Amino acid sequence: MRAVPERRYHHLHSFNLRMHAGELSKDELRGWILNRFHYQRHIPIKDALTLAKLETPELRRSWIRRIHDHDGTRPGEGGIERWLRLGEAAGLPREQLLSGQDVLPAVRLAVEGYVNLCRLGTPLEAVAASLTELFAPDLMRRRIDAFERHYPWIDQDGLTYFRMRVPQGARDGEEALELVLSWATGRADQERAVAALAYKCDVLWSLLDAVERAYR
Ligand SMILES: O=C(O)c1cc(C(=O)O)c2c(n1)C(=O)C(=O)c1cc(C(=O)O)[nH]c1-2
Repeated sequence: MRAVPERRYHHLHSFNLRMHAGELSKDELRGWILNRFHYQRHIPIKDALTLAKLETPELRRSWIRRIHDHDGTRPGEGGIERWLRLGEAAGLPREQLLSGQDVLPAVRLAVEGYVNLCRLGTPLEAVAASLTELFAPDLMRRRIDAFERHYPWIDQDGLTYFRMRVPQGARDGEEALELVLSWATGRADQERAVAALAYKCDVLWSLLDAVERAYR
């Protein structure tokens, strides 16, 4: 499960490498924030679809936390709100992000692919697909560092999304890994879990392909 993202996770994508090296223009960074918002706002939707497949109170109690992390428990809180503030810190009005009108076609399809995997797949596949999160915290730390160093025009407060996500992602990744290891005891299930994770890596990769092509 770790070998797949080691080779295919978007930390290797040229757009992320250029982001870390400080080579992105303002338009490229804004284009990324705007299109990634489309991904962010669908995370609680795919988590609700996943939640509906979990059969015990213990599992649902644990998974529902992910929805709260993104939606908050009252207006003005949660990851989606924090991403809107990241957009504002980069000069993107929240109305523009919320309207969704500038989202690239390939980004819509990539995100729909992930949502549909969770809608139509087994619980094992939905949970396994989230395991890119094992790799996300390191990437977030790298990104915070790059933003502070290379993109000082983005207000520091805008980075709160990433700072909060480091511990959340680490906890979510470990929790999902435990589930996958306990469920996928046979070869066929193990292969399905690996395939779901590879698919998810492709979703994130396609998103960056589209953004890089459109804004460079
Ligand atoms: O910025 C990133 O590189 C990145 C990657 C991922 C990921 O690996 O899917 C997630 C996030 N961010 C993220 O912020 C997030 O909330 C999240 C939830 C999930 C998931 O699949 O359940 N992945 C990710």
